[in-house]
Amino acid sequence: MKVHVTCVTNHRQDSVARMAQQMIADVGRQLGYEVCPIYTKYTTPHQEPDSLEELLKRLDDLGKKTAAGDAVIFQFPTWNHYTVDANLLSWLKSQQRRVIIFLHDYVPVMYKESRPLAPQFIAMLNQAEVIIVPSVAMYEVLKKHGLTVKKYVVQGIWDHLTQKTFVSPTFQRQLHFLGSPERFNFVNHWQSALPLRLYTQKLPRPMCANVLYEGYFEDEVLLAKLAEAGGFGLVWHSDDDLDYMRIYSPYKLGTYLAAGLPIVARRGFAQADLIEKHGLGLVVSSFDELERVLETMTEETYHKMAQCVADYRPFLTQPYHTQQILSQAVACLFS
Ligand SMILES: O=c1ccn([C@@H]2O[C@H](COP(=O)(O)OP(=O)(O)O)[C@@H](O)[C@H]2O)c(=O)[nH]1
Repeated sequence: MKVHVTCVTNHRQDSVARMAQQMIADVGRQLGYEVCPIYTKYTTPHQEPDSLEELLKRLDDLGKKTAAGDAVIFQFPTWNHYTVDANLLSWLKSQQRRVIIFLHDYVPVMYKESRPLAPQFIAMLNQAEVIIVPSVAMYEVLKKHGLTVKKYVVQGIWDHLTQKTFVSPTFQRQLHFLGSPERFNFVNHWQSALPLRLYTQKLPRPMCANVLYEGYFEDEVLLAKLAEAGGFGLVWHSDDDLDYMRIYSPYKLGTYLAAGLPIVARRGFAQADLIEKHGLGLVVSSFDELERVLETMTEETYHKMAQCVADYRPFLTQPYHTQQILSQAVACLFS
């Protein structure tokens, strides 16, 4: 039995799905897995599905790479039209591949307009023997939506692999935010007196006072910039997006920690316990509360947090955690 791991191709350079899938594929390769590229047009779930011809070509690729009895870790979603994923997964199942789904995002909770698609997404996930989920809370939501897969592995935090090391960050009463205001729209209503340094492709319109647009940087430059600037890495969701915040694992959490920055997260966030348990930053309910906490915070308190981040950092800048998740999921096939 061989193990394969799928990986999207053709995504834009700044696609976080591409970065995350590539990282998983690279770690899979280190474990001796074969990487199985999946061509994608980088559509949203609501755009037109592929033609039959395009779909058959993808099935042909999968068919040539994998054989009956092989395990296929399918990184999901591929961000093709969802019917492409549905067809690929049912084909894999019908051809006796042993399917493990690595769930990165659950579209029916991520996007309000996709809520009615829950039955279709659950039907796809039910093709798996094992599912890798970002959190136990996500597994519980999936079960409520009809998931019947019993074997699951919890990912928790995303690794952010890097060889770079940085000097300890300085205490600054400022926040860094990685992400698009279109997706995280609290940025468009920023009223806090705290400076929010924003890293994204498009200049936000309108630009609120205290939002400082930094631009978009490739990974190593970004990590160095964050480390040099000091302050905190922000994980935040708008009030209408809290359901997703409670269950998913944001890629940015690993990015901030890899840069050595302590975190500010909104209470209720899926990884809040981890932040509190390891002293990696602050978990607060509002920006007012944050302002009050920062007003009286001493350099010493900040440096203690930064030291906790430095102690935790090797766990996610090296591939052990991802190796463990992947190996555990494969082992589950035989448990
Ligand atoms: O200038 C930038 C801004 C963002 N990012 C990447 O984009 C991720 C955040 O992406 P997104 O907000 O889509 O995802 P989430 O963190 O919610 O999973 C970060 O972790 C970075 O890896 C980057 O490489 N350069």
